[in-house]
Amino acid sequence: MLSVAPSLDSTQTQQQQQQQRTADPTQQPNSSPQNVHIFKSKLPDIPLSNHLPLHSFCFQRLNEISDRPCLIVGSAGKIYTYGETYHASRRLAAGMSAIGITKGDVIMILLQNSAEFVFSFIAASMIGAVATTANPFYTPAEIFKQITASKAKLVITQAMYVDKLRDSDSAKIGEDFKVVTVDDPPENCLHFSAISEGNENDLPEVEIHPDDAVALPFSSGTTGLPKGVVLTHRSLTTSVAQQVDGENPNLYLKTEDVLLCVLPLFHIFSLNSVLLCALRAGSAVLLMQKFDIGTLLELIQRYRVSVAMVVPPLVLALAKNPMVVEYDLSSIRLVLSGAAPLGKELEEGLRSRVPQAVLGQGYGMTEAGPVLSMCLGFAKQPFPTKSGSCGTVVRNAELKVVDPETGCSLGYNQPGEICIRGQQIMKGYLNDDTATATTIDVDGWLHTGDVGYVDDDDEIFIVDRVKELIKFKGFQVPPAELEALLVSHPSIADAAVVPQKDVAAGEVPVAFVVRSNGFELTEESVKEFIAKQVVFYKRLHKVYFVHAIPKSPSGKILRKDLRAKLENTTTLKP
Ligand SMILES: CC(C)(COP(=O)(O)OP(=O)(O)OC[C@H]1O[C@@H](n2cnc3c(N)ncnc32)[C@H](O)[C@@H]1OP(=O)(O)O)[C@@H](O)C(=O)NCCC(=O)NCCSC(=O)/C=C/c1ccc(O)cc1
Repeated sequence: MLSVAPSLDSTQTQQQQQQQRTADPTQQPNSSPQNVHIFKSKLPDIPLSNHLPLHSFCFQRLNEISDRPCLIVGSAGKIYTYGETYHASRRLAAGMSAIGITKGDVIMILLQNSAEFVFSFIAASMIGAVATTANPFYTPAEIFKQITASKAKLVITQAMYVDKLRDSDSAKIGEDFKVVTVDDPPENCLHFSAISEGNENDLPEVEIHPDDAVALPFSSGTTGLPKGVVLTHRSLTTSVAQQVDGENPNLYLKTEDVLLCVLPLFHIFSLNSVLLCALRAGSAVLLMQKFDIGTLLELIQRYRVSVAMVVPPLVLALAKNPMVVEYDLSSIRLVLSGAAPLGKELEEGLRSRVPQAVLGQGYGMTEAGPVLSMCLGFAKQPFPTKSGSCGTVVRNAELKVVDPETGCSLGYNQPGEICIRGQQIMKGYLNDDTATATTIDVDGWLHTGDVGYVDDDDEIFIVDRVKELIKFKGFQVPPAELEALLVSHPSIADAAVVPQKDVAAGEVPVAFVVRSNGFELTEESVKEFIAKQVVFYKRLHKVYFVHAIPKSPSGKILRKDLRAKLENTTTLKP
């Protein structure tokens, strides 16, 4: 394998990496360019302002919109204008710099949706630092894996999560990283005000290259354990421009729009398609810390939310919950569902609740920057679209569909693995050459592990998955992580984890377990063993005891066989 994975101090350009990949004669493309069927957007390519650092790109129209609402903190009723958001971020950037954060350093944002989350992310960009975002519900072990891999020097969090940051030999508060809390700081931690009141005049001048990293979300990709996904200023400015820029933007957002931000900003869907797109377009963002249907409906009505980015479990709540009819949802003009497939029945259910709104899907993957395709019904001059499609490939990008066995490029209506190429995709996995080279091929195509086809109207339909990943309510559950924990149990000889379909969550993880000779082991004890070590959405929902895990001659778990067993679960006894 070639060494193409970036480290954070790398200043390599994508072009240089590309040259490195193609320099290896063993890494030849599968099909010659003339045989490749490339799908493009129906919208023309546009000039991209992707030479700008992310924060400059997002606040490019600041002078025009300085007094417009930017962040609405739902729980507190507090509103920050664009001017206030920009200057709060600059003061914070100066404060971060004053405590020693410099260009290329990583800060971890371990927060739920809040104004402080937004200020921290933008401030990091302003000083050329990199934000790695994490779910505050992670267990200490999960958080430390990310702190250690990213070498985070600062963690911004809430006091209630600080205990999770105390017990590790790999990194220690005060020695390896500092902790700032947005509320009363426990021992050894600083209060947010210690860095949020910096002097803007002291903000260091940093030269930011478009190929410098700015965000470092973690994702398991198509296989294996979670890895740092290096997203650069160029990746994110390109991705946002592909969505909201141009005379006929694919996702038309107006300054009067209010975007619902209930999906967690620590995942790239909300961070990119809600926050960054809204900032670029000058729209307002309604921040909600936690999903609760009553509060959600009340806030939509109060702030006249016009654009809602959702995942299928939220569509389920909006379509089915009886409380919905008691609220005025007439302000909603657009609903974008993503992160997991949206069934037709659910879509119809939602349509009856918000008949005035355009409903459609987007398709994203953290590594792809993240948006691959988006419903063209959201465009300023919309196109007709079909239910069940996850949109058309975004502009300024190329999409192809390949036969997973042969790698040959396929034409219209032929299902195969979806691949994407463009300046928006990740630079690579942090310090992981092998994983990078198996995900981004020698021609710069990112292989998604999703199987789908493009129909005659250029709409994309996802039909299956060749990757291992399980998606619980749109959250990633990497089977390899649970399998590693299972086999660490003294009474377990072997194990495999696969998805099982579930009405509410889409999919839930279930395990096939081989007991070690002679050991007693119950389903409950296995579930409990895992539950203690992982965040809530990675918990096992079922354990099936078997004599052996089906494997290929090379030792790969035959997941398809296990998934097939689950299709008739009545024959399986836990
Ligand atoms: C809002 C959801 C849909 C439902 O939340 P929930 O009802 O609270 O259910 P959970 O299962 O998440 O929470 C479980 C428990 O945690 C609790 N909880 C929960 N948040 C709290 C709290 N802030 N405080 C305290 N307790 C709490 C919650 O109450 C609950 O407790 P309990 O009732 O006792 O089980 C939540 O699952 C959710 O945010 N899912 C989406 C995850 C997500 O953003 N994934 C994106 C990955 S990236 C990607 O795929 C990109 C795609 C993409 C596609 C298109 C694009 O354009 C761009 C990108």
